[in-house]
Amino acid sequence: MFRLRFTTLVEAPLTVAFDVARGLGRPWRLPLEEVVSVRPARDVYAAAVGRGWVVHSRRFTATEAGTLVDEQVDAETGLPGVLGRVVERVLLRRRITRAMRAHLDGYAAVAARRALDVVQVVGAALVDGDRVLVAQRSGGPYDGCWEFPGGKVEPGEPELAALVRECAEELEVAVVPQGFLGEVPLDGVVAGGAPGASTMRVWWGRIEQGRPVAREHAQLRWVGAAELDALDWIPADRPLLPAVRDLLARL
Ligand SMILES: Nc1nc2c([nH]c(=O)n2[C@H]2C[C@H](O)[C@@H](COP(=O)(O)OP(=O)(O)OP(=O)(O)O)O2)c(=O)[nH]1
Repeated sequence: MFRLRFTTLVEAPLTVAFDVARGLGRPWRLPLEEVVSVRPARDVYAAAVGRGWVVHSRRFTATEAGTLVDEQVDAETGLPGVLGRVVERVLLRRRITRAMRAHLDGYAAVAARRALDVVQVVGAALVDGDRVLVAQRSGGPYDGCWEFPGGKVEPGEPELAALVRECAEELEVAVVPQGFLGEVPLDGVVAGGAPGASTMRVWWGRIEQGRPVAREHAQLRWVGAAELDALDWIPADRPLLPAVRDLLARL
């Protein structure tokens, strides 16, 4: 048995990185069967070849710079002794590595292009001491739900510029982003795109100037880690709460 690992950083949200990877398929002709697929976090494909087998697994992780795609190919020739080792070293390892490298460059470029067509949402977890600012939506499908201030990134706008702009528009404050907290898929339609195509990326930040005013929300609240769970959040936001709690405990 041998194992090969490849990592690629893709300038695309999780959902786009995942969907493009699946759309392109695998970089070799041998068809693999899907074993498990958890959009947009991971998938595993496998095939049996004579007495050997191959398993290809991918993990998609949100990072500050984009989606990190971590791929692993495990394979077993099923051939005995020296013959098995020669086939493994001379044929399979080299061929798979070459095919993967060629495939991953093209994949990263396609995903980055496709990302330009998907409207992204950016959210701010604004922190003061051991509390974070939460905002209650007013109107629309999530009326009354709590969320992170923020909104849609305009075409061509850098993500953090959108974060600063949205906080100025919605809260009348100047904020300074401090660090990336996480990314979650949004189920619904964002800006007329395909359902589930967009994600929200949340950064934590501090208010540099001004006191937050609810210009677009029903109300704003500063809450501590222990109060986060009890709020009626937009469901998509809940997976981000552990990261917010960790942050508040760290500061
Ligand atoms: N701001 C924000 N939006 C969220 C959160 N969670 C979540 O699912 N969303 C969704 C709701 C909306 O479909 C989308 C954000 O759109 P928005 O309407 O707030 O964006 P915007 O400020 O640019 O709005 P608009 O002026 O274009 O109406 O993301 C969250 O925590 N904060």
